[in-house]
Amino acid sequence: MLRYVTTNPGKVREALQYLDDGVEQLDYDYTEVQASELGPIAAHGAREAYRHANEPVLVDDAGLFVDGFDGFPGPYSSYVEDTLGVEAVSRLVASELEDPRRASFDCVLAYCDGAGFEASPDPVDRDDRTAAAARGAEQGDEETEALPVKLFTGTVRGRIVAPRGEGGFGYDPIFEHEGTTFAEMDAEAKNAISHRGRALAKFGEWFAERTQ
Ligand SMILES: O=c1nc[nH]c2c1ncn2[C@H]1C[C@H](O)[C@@H](COP(=O)(O)OP(=O)(O)OP(=O)(O)O)O1
Repeated sequence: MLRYVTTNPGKVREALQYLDDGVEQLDYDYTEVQASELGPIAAHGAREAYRHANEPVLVDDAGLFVDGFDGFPGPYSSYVEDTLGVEAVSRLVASELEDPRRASFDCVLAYCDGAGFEASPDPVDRDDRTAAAARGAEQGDEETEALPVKLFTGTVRGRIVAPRGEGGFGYDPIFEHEGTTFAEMDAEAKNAISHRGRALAKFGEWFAERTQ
């Protein structure tokens, strides 16, 4: 049984469209190491979640990266959603940046099942200091650190706008792609173009071959 590791029901709804049978949510809050990119966070999370579950796991780490803010809130998107809130992010972007207020949604899926496969190279953080901190967090368990992890990434470009739409979750109401916000799309339309949908499609292809 593959476990989709997240505490976020919005992510699960989208993932289940791709990974129907034999997937169940594992509501496990893995340690999010501090890093300026999603890769190291997801890889660390997948190793930790696999150790916890003892079953194949898929960790989903995602974030909103605003071009004009040098990628903020990025890996801190969840924290910023909980503290500032998405409407305040939209207002902040509108007051500080000229139109078009370009941004990306990025998603990194990290798969770990404890077995050997051609793993992705360990993700390196641009900022050595935070990479060192990430390594530090893993220290003391070399076996966990050595577990192979496979990464799948997806990204989508868009613009930050005033909130529109009722669907989706998180930053969906303020992220517009080709004239429509993610919150104005149904899950299927969003999956067809979203960061998560693209990463899930890549994972699904690889996983189907692996389990044939
Ligand atoms: O498609 C999306 N549509 C809207 N917002 C999104 C999306 N994808 C990620 N996001 C936001 C939600 C959260 O503020 C942050 C992810 O944070 P992230 O740490 O990956 O997930 P989380 O804390 O919600 O749950 P968990 O870590 O248990 O999977 O970016």
